[in-house]
Amino acid sequence: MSKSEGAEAKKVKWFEQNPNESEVPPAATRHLLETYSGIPSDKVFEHVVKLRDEAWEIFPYPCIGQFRFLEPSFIQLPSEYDEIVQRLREGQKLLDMACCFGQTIRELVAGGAPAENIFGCDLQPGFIDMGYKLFKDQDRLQSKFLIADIFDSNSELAKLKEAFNFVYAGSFFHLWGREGQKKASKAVASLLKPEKGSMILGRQIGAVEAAEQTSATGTMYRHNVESLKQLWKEIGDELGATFSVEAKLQELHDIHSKFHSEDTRRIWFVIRRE
Ligand SMILES: C[S@@+](CC[C@H](N)C(=O)[O-])C[C@H]1O[C@@H](n2cnc3c(N)ncnc32)[C@H](O)[C@@H]1O
Repeated sequence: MSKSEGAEAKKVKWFEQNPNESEVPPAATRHLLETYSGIPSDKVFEHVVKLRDEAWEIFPYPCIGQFRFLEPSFIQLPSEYDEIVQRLREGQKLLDMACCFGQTIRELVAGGAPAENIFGCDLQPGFIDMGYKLFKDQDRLQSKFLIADIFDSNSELAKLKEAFNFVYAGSFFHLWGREGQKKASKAVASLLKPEKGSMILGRQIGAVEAAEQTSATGTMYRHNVESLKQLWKEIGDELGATFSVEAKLQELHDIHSKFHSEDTRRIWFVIRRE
């Protein structure tokens, strides 16, 4: 992006022009940046705004403009977090799909999970580089990062078929309409070990009434609990597997609520292979 294109791009409503230090970053991520990354408390805000502005030049996603890449990954999934850290310590493996800056990986490592059992994957190499800058850990983080498109069946990621016990997918499946989500979900499911206890978990934008929505940022299917269960029933039937789905809708009380309609929610999900 040129300088003038960049300035023009920042005029969209999903580029937060005046972030509020009391909201950015969220408390759990601030704690991570202070303790895991060692950033002094009075420098955290400045640090994340600088990184957000650099990331925006690579790809002006709403999640970048609105600082959503700083959202904690397990705040509504505390028991799954404990279970995953424990199982990673026993040698199991997790993929952070569409890791972007990779906050999920750092949350797990800060909690005692061995970094070498955690993989990150994203389409944009620039985000991964910025994750190192955000968390100041390039010289110590042992996790492996892959650059791949989930739809590319010849990628380095696709070679890791059935390799993972867990896939975390945060703000990922909602990048598409229902058909795109189904295709991406099936590709993610193929990366899971085909055994009981394998798990796909995460969060994304949902809604009280499930529906496909087209806006300036593209087409998005916003699930509720029932529609997500129905999708995974279809996926299971097509793959010859059974998945159980636990999901819940969370109201948006934070800074992002102003960008969404009344019935928009965040949907948190844990999908287990039976
Ligand atoms: C909204 S961000 C999610 C960030 C992070 N997972 C989180 O929970 O905050 C979406 C990410 O998906 C990645 N992405 C988009 N399309 C993709 C694809 N086809 N394959 C792999 N990653 C993709 C983008 O590069 C971006 O980093």
